[in-house]
Amino acid sequence: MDPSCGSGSPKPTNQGSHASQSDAIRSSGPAARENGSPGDKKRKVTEEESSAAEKPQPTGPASKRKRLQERHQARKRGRTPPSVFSRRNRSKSPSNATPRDEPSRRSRSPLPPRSPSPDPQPRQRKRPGGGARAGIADRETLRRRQEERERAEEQDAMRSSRDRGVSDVVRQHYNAVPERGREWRKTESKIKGLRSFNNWVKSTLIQKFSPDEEFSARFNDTKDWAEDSMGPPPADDKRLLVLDLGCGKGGDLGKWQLAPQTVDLYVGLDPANISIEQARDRYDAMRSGRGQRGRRPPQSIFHAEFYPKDCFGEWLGDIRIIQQVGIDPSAGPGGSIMASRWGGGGGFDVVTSMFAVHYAFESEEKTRQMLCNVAGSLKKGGRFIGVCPNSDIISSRVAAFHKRRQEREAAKAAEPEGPEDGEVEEDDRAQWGNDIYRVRFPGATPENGIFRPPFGWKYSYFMQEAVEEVPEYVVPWEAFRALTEDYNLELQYRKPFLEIWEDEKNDPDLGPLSERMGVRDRATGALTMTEEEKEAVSFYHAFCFYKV
Ligand SMILES: C[S@@+](CC[C@H](N)C(=O)[O-])C[C@H]1O[C@@H](n2cnc3c(N)ncnc32)[C@H](O)[C@@H]1O
Repeated sequence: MDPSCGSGSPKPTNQGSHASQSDAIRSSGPAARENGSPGDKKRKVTEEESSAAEKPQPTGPASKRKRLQERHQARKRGRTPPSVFSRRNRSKSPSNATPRDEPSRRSRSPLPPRSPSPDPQPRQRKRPGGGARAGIADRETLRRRQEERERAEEQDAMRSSRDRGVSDVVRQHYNAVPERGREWRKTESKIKGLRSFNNWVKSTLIQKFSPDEEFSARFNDTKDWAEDSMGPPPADDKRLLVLDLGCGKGGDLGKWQLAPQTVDLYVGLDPANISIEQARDRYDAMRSGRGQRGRRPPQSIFHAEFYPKDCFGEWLGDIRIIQQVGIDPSAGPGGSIMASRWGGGGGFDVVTSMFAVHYAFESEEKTRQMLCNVAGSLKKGGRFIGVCPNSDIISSRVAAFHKRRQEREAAKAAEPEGPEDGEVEEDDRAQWGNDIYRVRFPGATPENGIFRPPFGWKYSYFMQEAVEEVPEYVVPWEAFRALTEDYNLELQYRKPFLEIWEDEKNDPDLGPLSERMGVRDRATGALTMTEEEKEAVSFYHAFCFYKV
């Protein structure tokens, strides 16, 4: 774990009840408990993995406006300063200095920044022929070097992952999950309704929260941009730089290809090295059009890089592409006020972590490392989006479990003869679920369902076809939210999965998308999930934080 990260004294917080929650977090040491004790771009949306079987429908400005207004309702933010990496660097910073002149604590690459795009604009050739050949040779050399670099970095990352003791069980589990292919997932899977629904929720988050403020302002009739006399946003697209923590097998690549604001760079990290290889293969297939059922490859696809990495146990600043985009090691408590005033150092527009942040809650140290990586890599105004288990559900299930147990015990104590010989004591470890999913705490849990201190509350999670008894950790929501404040991350949105459905199912874009993805029956309009699948998805919620 990087010592620079999350160090220093915590900033004071003035959040009322949250302050006490923050205090609770800070006073807790790392969990030492075992076993569960403590330009009017048309918006394109389509089904899973951007297979884009059907052309997206033209979108109505009213729905875009609704979504984008929701994003920006909380407050008006300052303009996002440029990253060191993207085209927007050419604009002036708020100080009117070029980014180069700004005081910056960003880690720098020893080499000059390069474009994330694999095919930079060709230079004007003096003579046709020779220059072209030289260009091809140069590209070939560049490509070879890039591959060598990626291999070396991958080996480094794998070595350090091993050395630092990543949760091997989790890594091995995800490495072992077979990649069965899209067709199987859509037809054979017993949980295809649930799979489609989860994918729709992730697409919805990407559609709602990935665009930046300028892009969103184009669909927003408040014309915020007019107030600072900068004029309307330029017609040319500013493209997004996206970092995915726990990208798995690359299942969200297609969703990013269809993000409303075009993606320029996608960096996918995950400690499961086999998953990373599969993600890379998937990206190559998307680029070449392989496995796209006879469809042509997309005319342009973002540049993507994938590395094995424990994103919650390690600092991300040693990955070259992340250095190049920009990552600020001072993010977090005690971080530089100047760095935060000038934009907070990072260069990514969006950090995403889908179904993964619960692995960070093994300890306070890992949770802080995760937040340091997130906040350090985001630029000011950047978005942190994700989905994870909802602690409200876990708390109420655990509290209900203890209530039932106490009632049983009271009834037994009231029996005149006491328990009969051979009567087995009931298991006092909280668990629940159904045929397709199960949550099981291996140790004691708090009777009131409140998890304090908030780290290290291990449970095992099983999901048919997907997750076999993997250890996960409760993410006590209020503690998480309080902690994010130390990292200048402000909560913008949080919703349980089934509420997202209720809110968005009639959206003119997201509604039809749900039909194309097989989430809603076209004839009846009902969800295609069984009651058991619905119960399983209600375990999760989605969130979006802004870097301020
Ligand atoms: C349920 S999968 C989700 C994969 C992908 N985000 C998706 O939504 O399809 C959880 C992922 O979290 C990853 N993960 C576990 N521990 C992690 C860590 N310390 N850093 C980053 N990713 C981690 C796992 O390897 C796995 O790929």
